[in-house]
Amino acid sequence: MTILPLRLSGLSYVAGGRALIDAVDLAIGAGAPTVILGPNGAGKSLLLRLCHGLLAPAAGTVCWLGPDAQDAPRRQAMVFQRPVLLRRTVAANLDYVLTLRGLKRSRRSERIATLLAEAGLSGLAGRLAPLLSGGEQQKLALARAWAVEPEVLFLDEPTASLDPGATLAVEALISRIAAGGTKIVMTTHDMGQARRIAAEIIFLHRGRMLEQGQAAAFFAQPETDTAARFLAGQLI
Ligand SMILES: Nc1ncnc2c1ncn2[C@@H]1O[C@H](COP(=O)(O)OP(=O)(O)OP(=O)(O)O)[C@@H](O)[C@H]1O
Repeated sequence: MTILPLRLSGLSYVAGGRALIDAVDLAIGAGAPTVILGPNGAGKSLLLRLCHGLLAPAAGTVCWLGPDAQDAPRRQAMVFQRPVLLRRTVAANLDYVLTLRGLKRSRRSERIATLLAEAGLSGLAGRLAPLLSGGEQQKLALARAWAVEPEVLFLDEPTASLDPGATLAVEALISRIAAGGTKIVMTTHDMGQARRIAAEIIFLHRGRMLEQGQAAAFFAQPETDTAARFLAGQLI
């Protein structure tokens, strides 16, 4: 059973007298990753926060339409551009969320070992989380979100401040999480990353959704001039 699809209808968010998200209508279904793509300031983070219920819209609705919709709050998680970690060890960060979920101690140890191995962090279990590198911190944040087995995982520019090597390592972990059946909904302004990860693209510009479709079709033949110019590396 599922909480998906997620439907946004006439969704707007206003601040400082401006519609920063402007009448967005779209639906996100189960399956391979959906990437919200657009230039800096397009409204990608705001849209993701609205989807996750962290912001209240000025108009319109965010509705989970699946048969398990009433479970939506606890079946979704979000990871931010700058990971928010506890000042505890790597293992303790994972243990904390698993305890909150009510897992018994014996099951927690097993699950923590698996998560650390999947995230490539096994050697760092006893390290204090704030002392990890940026890439390691982001992998821990992803592993911690994954620990609660969300059906939908929202990722806001998860590699924005990472170097190319760390970026690829984080992308590999995102792909593993997606392969495990979690629906990834992720923002990026990085076309290369969108090409590597997305099955579906939502293209956002100045708070409006200009396109939604299969990634291969979007990159081969965008429907709007604005997207075509963005893909050509021009200022839009
Ligand atoms: N609370 C707010 N009040 C006023 N303006 C805001 C507020 N929050 C965001 N904005 C503005 O809304 C626009 C969209 O912001 P948002 O962070 O969603 O963009 P983004 O597409 O995620 O950009 P980036 O790729 O740079 O992270 C920006 O111009 C931002 O300055």
